[in-house]
Amino acid sequence: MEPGNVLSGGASVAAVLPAGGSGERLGGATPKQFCALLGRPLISYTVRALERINWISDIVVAVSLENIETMKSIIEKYGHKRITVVEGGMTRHRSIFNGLKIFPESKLSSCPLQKPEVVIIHDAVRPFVEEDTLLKVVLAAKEHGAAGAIRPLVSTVVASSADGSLDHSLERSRYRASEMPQAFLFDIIYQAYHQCTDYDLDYGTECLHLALKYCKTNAKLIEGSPDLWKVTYKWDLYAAESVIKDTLSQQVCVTTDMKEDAVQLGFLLQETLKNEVKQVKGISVFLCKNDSRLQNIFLGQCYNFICINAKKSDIKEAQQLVDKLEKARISVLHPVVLISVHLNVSENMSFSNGMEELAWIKEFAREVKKKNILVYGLLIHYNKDDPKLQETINSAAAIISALIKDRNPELIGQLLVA
Ligand SMILES: Nc1ccn([C@@H]2O[C@H](COP(=O)(O)OP(=O)(O)OP(=O)(O)O)[C@@H](O)[C@H]2O)c(=O)n1
Ligand SMILES: O=C(CO)[C@H](O)[C@H](O)COP(=O)(O)O
Repeated sequence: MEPGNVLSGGASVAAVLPAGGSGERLGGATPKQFCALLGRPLISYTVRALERINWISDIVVAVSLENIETMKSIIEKYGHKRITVVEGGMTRHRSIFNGLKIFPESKLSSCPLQKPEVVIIHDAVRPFVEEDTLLKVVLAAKEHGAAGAIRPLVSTVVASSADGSLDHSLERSRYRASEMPQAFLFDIIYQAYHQCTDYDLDYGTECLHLALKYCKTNAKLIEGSPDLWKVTYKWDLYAAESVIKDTLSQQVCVTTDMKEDAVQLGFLLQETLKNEVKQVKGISVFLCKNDSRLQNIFLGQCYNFICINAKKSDIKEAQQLVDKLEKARISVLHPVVLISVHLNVSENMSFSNGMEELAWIKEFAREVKKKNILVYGLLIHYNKDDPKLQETINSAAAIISALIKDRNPELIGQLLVA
């Protein structure tokens, strides 16, 4: 979407992400913005949330001096675009101010960045911000000079007296928690930061307050969604990882080889999976054909693939899918789950024989793990006349659903039996 389409008059918009903190409340040696969620640093998720919006022209990230190289390697590894890294400050306000100062005041400057009309300020540790919220705060900032997301208070705010006893409490329904993102006309917040005191810069926690105090700008407050919360404590990291896993497990693509049994099983599995996983998008494709359909599935952000093979010893289908996933660069940002389903059609074959034929899965899984693709094997006893067939399919669907929801890298290469 072009800026002009969403913002009347085509306002230019840039973003500053303060990421220079040390994460004391979370504890641990790594600042929380660099902690891994499914193997990828938290800050990369936040950067991606803004970078995918094409009406945001530049994203400035303020990190402490010792983390500048780390940040640059994250940008390189995950292919982030339109990012400028600057040195953060001793406090959040000082980091934000450093980020704002990178935009040149004069158009004649040789700096490749252009001073934007509106600047978004968003904490690097709030990874789930949506385009809709960003647009609302930007439009409100354009109209009112400043705007910020708010949320209802979870707990009542109280003030204590010097001896630690209750002095007074606030009426909870009248107050809101100030969250991020916030947006400002650039000149307003820039002026506010220039005019504010060292005390503000060292102890202040609220950018909207600076705009009010120094530029007489009453910010417009916008109701935000619950997922705007700030990762602060250790359990917030677990919660954030769960949110990501939940999002990634929404869609499944079922691929089959051309054999009749595989196609029939594919259909049954798709139907049953719809009961197991919220919003399963069951799509059956033959890997050797329908390339454009598969491309659309990749574009639709599908991160789970079930590859059904009639033959047990056949690696071809799974390898073909891995090649296509790699070509489409699907697994750069998120681990992809690939479940290689094999049909056991013979009543007489012994269990150990079946296992031997499938020994390749372990080796294959180890190899493609390097590409951030998690391969698991699933053996399904398939006889279309078996009265217990639906029971077997239910069990297969439950295993598939557990694998894609958990995305456990330790279980790759294991062969499960439905
Ligand atoms: N000197 C600082 C301090 C904080 N921040 C950033 O401001 C955001 C919100 O701050 P907070 O959650 O308080 O982060 P920390 O200061 O790292 O956490 P803590 O207060 O627990 O130490 C974070 O993205 C943090 O990296 C910053 O850019 N520069
Ligand atoms: O919510 C916010 C905006 O008002 C800030 O994220 C918050 O104030 C940051 O403060 P701190 O660094 O002290 O956690």
